[in-house]
Amino acid sequence: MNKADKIFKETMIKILEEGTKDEGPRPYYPSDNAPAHSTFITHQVHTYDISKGELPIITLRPIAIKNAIKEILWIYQDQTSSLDILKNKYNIHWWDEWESKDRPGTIGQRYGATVKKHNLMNNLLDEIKKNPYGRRHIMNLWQEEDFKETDGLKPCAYETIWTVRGDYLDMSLTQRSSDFIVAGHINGMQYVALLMMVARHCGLKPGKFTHYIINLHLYDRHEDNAKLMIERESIDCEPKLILNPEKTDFYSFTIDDFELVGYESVKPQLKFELAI
Ligand SMILES: Nc1nc(=O)c2c([nH]1)NC[C@@H]1CN(c3ccc(C(=O)N[C@@H](CCC(=O)O)C(=O)O)cc3)CN21
Ligand SMILES: O=c1ccn([C@H]2C[C@H](O)[C@@H](COP(=O)(O)O)O2)c(=O)[nH]1
Repeated sequence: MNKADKIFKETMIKILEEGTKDEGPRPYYPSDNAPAHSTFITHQVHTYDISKGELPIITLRPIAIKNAIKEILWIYQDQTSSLDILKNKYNIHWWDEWESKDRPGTIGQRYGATVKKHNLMNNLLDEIKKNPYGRRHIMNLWQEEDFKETDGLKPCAYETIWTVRGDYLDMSLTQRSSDFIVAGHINGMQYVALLMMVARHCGLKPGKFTHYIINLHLYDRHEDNAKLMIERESIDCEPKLILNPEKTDFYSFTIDDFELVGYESVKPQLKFELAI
């Protein structure tokens, strides 16, 4: 069984058997305004060695890889939180429910807007090139002053730490909150794509990717899908994410420079009512 499928099944079993149920949750289900309760486990660590062909992608249902990577380009290349750009340039609609009231047409002073305001991406690229063995290569979207500027969902995947190890670039992602069955592998794969782009820009190879998840949860209306996915048989395949070898500049990569080959997934796709 592929590593991600094994981790996924073990994680879901752990939640169902030993998870803690929350009380008074913030999110709700839009269909009937009922509170969206979840069961969670804490401090989960998943490491994938990208240089050995490991990837955080499951075969137990299709994962929207292209949209996942487009979202990361929106945040770190476009450096904007504009929903119009997300929709018109990338045809992604999954952030629409989180439009800011203070700054309509955006998700507020968050994510890409934070990257731009603090020049996080350029600083990171410059610092890795200038001082590869520095131990301070951190990109942090958790900026309290930005939270005061506007309303908006606070970033979930909020911090990356980058380490050069010989020819390799390792990266860890800290995520405070993960709707793992919906977005766990969208988040994992999009940050692997970011690692590949940064590594290429800096003349390095992608090494290890570690995903630290502080609160990993399963919403109550997704429990049947979780049980179904535990029962599904994993497909034996070796997916590879390929980045166009001819490009090196971080800002030159587009979605067409990524190709996922050898990926197969169990159908049919499952539907999830999203907790807003
Ligand atoms: N409850 C919740 N879960 C999330 O994953 C999430 C939020 N809220 N709020 C903000 C963003 C929006 N994200 C989302 C929202 C929807 C999908 C989604 O609908 N995924 C579908 C299909 C995607 C597609 O085909 O493009 C899926 O099956 O994974 C994914 C990520 C991630 N984030
Ligand atoms: O990239 C993302 C963005 C959001 N999520 C999920 C995690 C939670 O279920 C909600 C956010 O709710 P909070 O109450 O702010 O934790 O969105 C995700 O998994 N990945």
